[in-house]
Amino acid sequence: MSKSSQNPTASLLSIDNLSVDYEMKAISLRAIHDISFDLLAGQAVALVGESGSGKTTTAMSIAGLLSPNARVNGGEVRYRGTRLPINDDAAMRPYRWSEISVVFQGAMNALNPVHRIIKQIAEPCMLNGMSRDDARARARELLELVGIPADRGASYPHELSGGMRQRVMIAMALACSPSIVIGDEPTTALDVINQAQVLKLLVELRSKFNLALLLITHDLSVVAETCDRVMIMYAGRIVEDGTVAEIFAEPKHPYTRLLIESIPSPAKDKRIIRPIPGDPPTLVKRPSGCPFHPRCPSAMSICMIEDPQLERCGQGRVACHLHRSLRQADKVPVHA
Ligand SMILES: Nc1ncnc2c1ncn2[C@@H]1O[C@H](COP(=O)(O)OP(=O)(O)OP(=O)(O)O)[C@@H](O)[C@H]1O
Repeated sequence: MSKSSQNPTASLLSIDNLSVDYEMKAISLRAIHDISFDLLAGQAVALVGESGSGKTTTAMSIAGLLSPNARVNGGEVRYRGTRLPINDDAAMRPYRWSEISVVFQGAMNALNPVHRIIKQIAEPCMLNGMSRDDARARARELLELVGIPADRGASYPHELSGGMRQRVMIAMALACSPSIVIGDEPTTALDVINQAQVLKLLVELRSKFNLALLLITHDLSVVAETCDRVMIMYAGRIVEDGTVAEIFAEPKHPYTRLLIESIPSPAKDKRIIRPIPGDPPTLVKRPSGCPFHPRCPSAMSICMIEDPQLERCGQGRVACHLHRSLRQADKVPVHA
């Protein structure tokens, strides 16, 4: 769906019909297809879906951090109306850290084990023109901001707990005062208590600095406390998009409904927690028609033939034949 129907003037980031392929030896595999959405200033949007649905590819496209074998095969990303050179690492540098930054999952892999954390937090500031002393002062300030005493800056990553390391990643992401922070599963590697604390920190920092947050997660349960809007991805496409309230109260796509039903909670009767049957498709073997149809409890014959378009619906969008036919049935007069 073209985003011309949305309000581009209010948008900080516009992703328009973005498609990305991964080049393999003999073939090219489409990882995301025709992705379109806007991120508004200060808004928190979640990208949710099972492993392999294309969340990270979408996010890394925006940050210009795609793997060397990735190819943008259509569409564009605009930041404050300017088309981002997402295929050109050097040309993306003025935007990365100072406008758009990323909190990666698994801080232990993302941090350099042989450098003290103060140096690592100061580095993006220096890359953006700060003197060494100013950058170190800023790094100390950022450590305090994320709840780590500034004198722990002398520590090496392995001397910090997992939760503290993830806070260091957040401090790095905020170093150059970006407008957009992308969190790629920022709490996945943490235990439940640290997960909750790091999410709370992200929520606080978001409102303090009016950050736009793009939160990637496979876990819908973290979304309710953190985000305004949710986009559900399946097999490289957005299949449903709506406000958090709308999606939880009245999911329209059967996949969204099943994702919600599969969230465990202490209050929930275990008998109604149902894992989604089957597996998501691989890039090599994508089913015909709607890629969710082999797992969909409501699949109809058209679902096996035709891939449904993402269409506007209420305040959101949905790509589902069932939903479309229900809406059409609604339009038929009872006594026709
Ligand atoms: N560099 C690459 N080369 C080839 N295929 C890739 C590459 N990176 C990702 N893929 C494939 O692209 C698809 C989308 O991957 P992506 O990481 O974007 O999904 P995801 O939803 O973020 O999954 P996860 O939650 O597991 O990180 C997957 O099938 C993945 O195997």
